[in-house]
Amino acid sequence: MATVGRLRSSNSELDFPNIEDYLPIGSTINDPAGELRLRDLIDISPTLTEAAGAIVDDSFTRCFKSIPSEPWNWNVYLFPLWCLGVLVRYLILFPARVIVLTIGWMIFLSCFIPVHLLLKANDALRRKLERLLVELLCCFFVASWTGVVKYHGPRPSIRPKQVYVANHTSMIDFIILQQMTAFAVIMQKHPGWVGLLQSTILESVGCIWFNRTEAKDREIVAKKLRDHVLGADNNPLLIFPEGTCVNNHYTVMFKKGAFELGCTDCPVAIKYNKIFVDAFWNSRKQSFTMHLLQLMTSWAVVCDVWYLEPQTLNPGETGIEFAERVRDIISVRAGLKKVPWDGYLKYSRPSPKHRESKQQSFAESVLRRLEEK
Ligand SMILES: CCCCCCCCCCCCCCCC(=O)SCCNC(=O)CCNC(=O)[C@H](O)C(C)(C)COP(=O)(O)OP(=O)(O)OC[C@H]1O[C@@H](n2cnc3c(N)ncnc32)[C@H](O)[C@@H]1OP(=O)(O)O
Ligand SMILES: O=P(O)(O)OC[C@H](O)CO
Repeated sequence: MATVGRLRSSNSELDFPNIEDYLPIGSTINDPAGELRLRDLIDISPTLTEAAGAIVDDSFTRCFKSIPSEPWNWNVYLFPLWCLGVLVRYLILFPARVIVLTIGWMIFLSCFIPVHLLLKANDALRRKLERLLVELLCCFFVASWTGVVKYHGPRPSIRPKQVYVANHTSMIDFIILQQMTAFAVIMQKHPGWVGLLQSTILESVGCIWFNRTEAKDREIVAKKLRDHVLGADNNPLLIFPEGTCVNNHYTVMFKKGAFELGCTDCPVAIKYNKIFVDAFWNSRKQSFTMHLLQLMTSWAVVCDVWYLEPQTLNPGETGIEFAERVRDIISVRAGLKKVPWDGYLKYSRPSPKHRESKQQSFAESVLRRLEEK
């Protein structure tokens, strides 16, 4: 058996040994087979298996794919019925819904602007009225897609040191929850009309927006969260700890931020029924405006919302374990499959930490085999 050569002095600029440094003196990695050589010891099959697994069963990508429903208009009498439905949805329902939404905006703006400008001296009353107006506007939005929302469990109330956490499928989750309670929501900043609403109306109900790909922004948000939960009169905080929209078949990793605030976490499970339309917002394929138009031209948006039993950190439990326990509760209630991925990976290359841990485990397996031989 070939003896493993003593580690030669490192030749890399970074002072890490190269694989060649483990070879017997005078041999190279390309030496022909015969005697047992280093390359015989490097079994890459686990790595290959993992790579092939990622291609065959990529559970990360599957979380963010719209899953089309079965077509039902495939025969001679169903097809005309479907055509009739298209005409009704686009020519009757859609214009009626545009009118409803326009009326909603008119009522909202004609009340919100005076309340915001004229009640500066009476902060408590102004905040209360603004809260009610935002809830009202959200009711108009829900009506504009004929939302059929069933709420289960006790309605959220304003209590200090409480955080609501929900699974996330579309920005309409925000509207559906907001029509019952004006939450202060942690949100990604958007461009266009959504961004304008975020920095005006939504900021006035305590919503906190940031850019999730900026570490500095995340740091500031983490501090704002801690301050917010201490304020007794602040609107209840709502966080979508997945940090991105998932297709309502899976839940991805819950970021620990919401679970390290020393608060009670109130889980909210949201499950959409895809009978008329898929409510998943695939932001890579569609703008939010197009998403809303799609909902407004469907028959209805049907969904269930469960306000579940509040949870507190168990003795000895870490933030990550707490996050995982709450994710379990939500996933079970909404019938969603848990996958371990970090949703932010949608927007970034794998972190150096993740890459290095993979390199480390591969290097360790090689060294283990070298020592066994
Ligand atoms: C008026 C009506 C009009 C209506 C009509 C218009 C609609 C108007 C639009 C509204 C819009 C609403 C929709 C809002 C919905 C969003 O916008 S969702 C997107 C934004 N929200 C979020 O991202 C919330 C989730 N994120 C968090 O909770 C983050 O923790 C915070 C709070 C941002 C803080 O971030 P942070 O300080 O970086 O800390 P954290 O993320 O916990 O991570 C630290 C480290 O721990 C690791 N880590 C975290 N958790 C875990 C874990 N569980 N296991 C292992 N490692 C972990 C992280 O990976 C990270 O590692 P490194 O990357 O440093 O290596
Ligand atoms: O699905 P994403 O990652 O584009 O996230 C959408 C919003 O920013 C969160 O609601």
